[in-house]
Amino acid sequence: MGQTTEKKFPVTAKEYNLCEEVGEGVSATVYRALCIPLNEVVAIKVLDLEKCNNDFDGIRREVQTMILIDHPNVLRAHCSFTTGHKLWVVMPYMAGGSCLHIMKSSYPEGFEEPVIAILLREVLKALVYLHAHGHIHRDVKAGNILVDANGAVKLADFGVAACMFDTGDRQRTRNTFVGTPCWMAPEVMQQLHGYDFKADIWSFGITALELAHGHAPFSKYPPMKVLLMTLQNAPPGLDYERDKRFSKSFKDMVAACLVKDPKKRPSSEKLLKHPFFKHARSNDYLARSILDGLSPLGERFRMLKEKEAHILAQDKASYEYKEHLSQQEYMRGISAWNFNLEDLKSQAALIQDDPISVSEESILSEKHKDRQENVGHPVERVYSELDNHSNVASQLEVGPSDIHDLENSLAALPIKPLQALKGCFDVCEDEIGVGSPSLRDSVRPDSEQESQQQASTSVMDREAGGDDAWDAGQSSTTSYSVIAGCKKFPSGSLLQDNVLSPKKYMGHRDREYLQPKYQSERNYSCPLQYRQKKDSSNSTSGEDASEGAVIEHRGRFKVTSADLSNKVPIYYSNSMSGDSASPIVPNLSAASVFPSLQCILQQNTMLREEIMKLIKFVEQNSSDASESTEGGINELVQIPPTTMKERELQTQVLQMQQSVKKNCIGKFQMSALVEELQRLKAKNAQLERKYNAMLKKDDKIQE
Ligand SMILES: Nc1ncnc2c1ncn2[C@@H]1O[C@H](COP(=O)(O)OP(=O)(O)OP(=O)(O)O)[C@@H](O)[C@H]1O
Repeated sequence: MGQTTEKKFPVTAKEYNLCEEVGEGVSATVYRALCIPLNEVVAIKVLDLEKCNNDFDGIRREVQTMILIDHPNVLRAHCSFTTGHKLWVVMPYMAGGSCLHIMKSSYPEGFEEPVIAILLREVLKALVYLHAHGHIHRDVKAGNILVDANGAVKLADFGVAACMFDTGDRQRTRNTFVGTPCWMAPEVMQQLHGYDFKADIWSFGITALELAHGHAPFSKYPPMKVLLMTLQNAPPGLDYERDKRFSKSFKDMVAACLVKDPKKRPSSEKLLKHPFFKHARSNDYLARSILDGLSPLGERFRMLKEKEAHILAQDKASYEYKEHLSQQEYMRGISAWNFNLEDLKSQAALIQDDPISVSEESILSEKHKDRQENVGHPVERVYSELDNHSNVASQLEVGPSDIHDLENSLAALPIKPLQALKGCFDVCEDEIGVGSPSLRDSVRPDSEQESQQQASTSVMDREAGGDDAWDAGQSSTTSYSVIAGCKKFPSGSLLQDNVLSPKKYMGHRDREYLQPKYQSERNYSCPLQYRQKKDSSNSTSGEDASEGAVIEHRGRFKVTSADLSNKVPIYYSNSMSGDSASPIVPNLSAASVFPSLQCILQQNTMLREEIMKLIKFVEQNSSDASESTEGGINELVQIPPTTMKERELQTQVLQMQQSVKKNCIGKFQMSALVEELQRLKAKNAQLERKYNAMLKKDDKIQE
């Protein structure tokens, strides 16, 4: 099974002829090239080291992994070398391109089942190999499945692959947050107990849906939404009714992968024995069925780029506006990588009343209608989906009218109003997760999904029927005894742990083509802890708040529970059906609630101060510092320092403070009295003793 590369590929640029561009990623451009001395067509991935955020170590690990791996279904590198500030990685040329490319150009609604079966079988073989050698790929998706002219399939892109053995004896679970949200396993999102090889099985299941429908589930939603939906909703899958063109066996295989509890997902080895793969055809069939009639890869790539450029030029203004909204959503997504799960759950609970979410819920309950919305020309779809993305983004956060309102109200500011507002945000450091818990602890039972998962698994097991290998019970872990004996491969991410590749989190696969142009703008290294979102679900005005219930309205500004949630423990019901916005007040003593209330007040005060500062700033800079402005400012200044809600809270705090104080005073006084009593008792006893002694003396004298 080993891939023999006896040929010696030269390591100088002059021995290669670079031809056309055939691919573009976040960090690299890929060219078709000719290796002159060997007269062999190759692909060369050119990475600009100056644009790689100095993550040379990550790049070195990626390239080393690519060179060391040796499996026909894993794309390996022939060699690599630097030329100027560019790193060249020489690889076999995969003339068909990625499955994503192929779908975009010819199969916008996904492939037929026999094609999918071949593709998935080959990818699974790659995963069996990688897992057995201690690697988690962490980025399994159609865009990383490459096909060559003969129909050979290879899993590519080790930009985010991780080696479980990099850290020696450190436990075999990871705590870093990489991957692409739509393909990302819930346990990777949760960042609670780390994750293991099973994360790839989830991504594999999502990839199966992507190949079946032409896009991954939730691909039209922004990253934050994808996170919430993945964590909160039932796992996506193939619908037994709707996806009639697919076999039961395929549906069961997908259901086996998309189980929220990683323990219940089969290992790659076990999955390969699933009946679905039993009758998968040969790779020739793949070449005949999907590559026939396709134009050369370079041409397809160029056409796609040209169309995108054309659309961009036509709709630049609107695109920039959408991009602006999407960037905000992206920032929010990034900020959420450090999320507090309680916060996330409370947000998810609030989202249910968002009309979009409601429809999503029904979509999900009917199991995945979503693909039907995404037909049409691939490139048009890119932009219609961008449209969707932006619409959703706008509904999730600041709606267009609100942005304009803000713009208008802060028009006198010398800097962009939204940037000015960002000055109000707290920026915090990334938390780097170290010290993974052991594999035994790496899975968290998900009771919510459990019965459903078990049902689907048992259905699958039943269908497996006489297939002993598949029936023989699913081992929850990849064979570690095998791993232990394997050589250790250095590998890792091009990204720092816990820092995401901007492209990976765009929340839309198609945007990878546009990404490099906007990359620098998206390089947010710090999450924003302060988030501003609108409320539709709970506000009577019908405005939206997907992130937090509005606690208070102050002019255009709102203080939401989400704004406070990072610092103040607020407890929400996680129920999707109940009164999601009503806080569950835990049984806490007044004294323990007191600091939280103080914190809320403090934050409210800070927010008010920021608003006042901004208003004053506008006042100072306004050329028309006339009566009207002054009047406005004065009016605002005259606003009583606290609103009803805040006053109420303040009163409660004061009362609690007083009662706590009283209690303390009472306790203090009581103990002082006890002390005094004891002191007096002692004195009394002493006097008594003296008195008795004197009495005795008197008696003696009298005698
Ligand atoms: N060996 C190859 N043969 C043909 N096309 C390739 C090859 N390697 C990569 N490509 C094309 O180039 C694109 C980008 O390559 P690659 O994914 O390696 O870059 P990247 O910068 O690591 O991407 P990512 O955005 O996934 O991090 C791929 O999606 C694929 O379409």
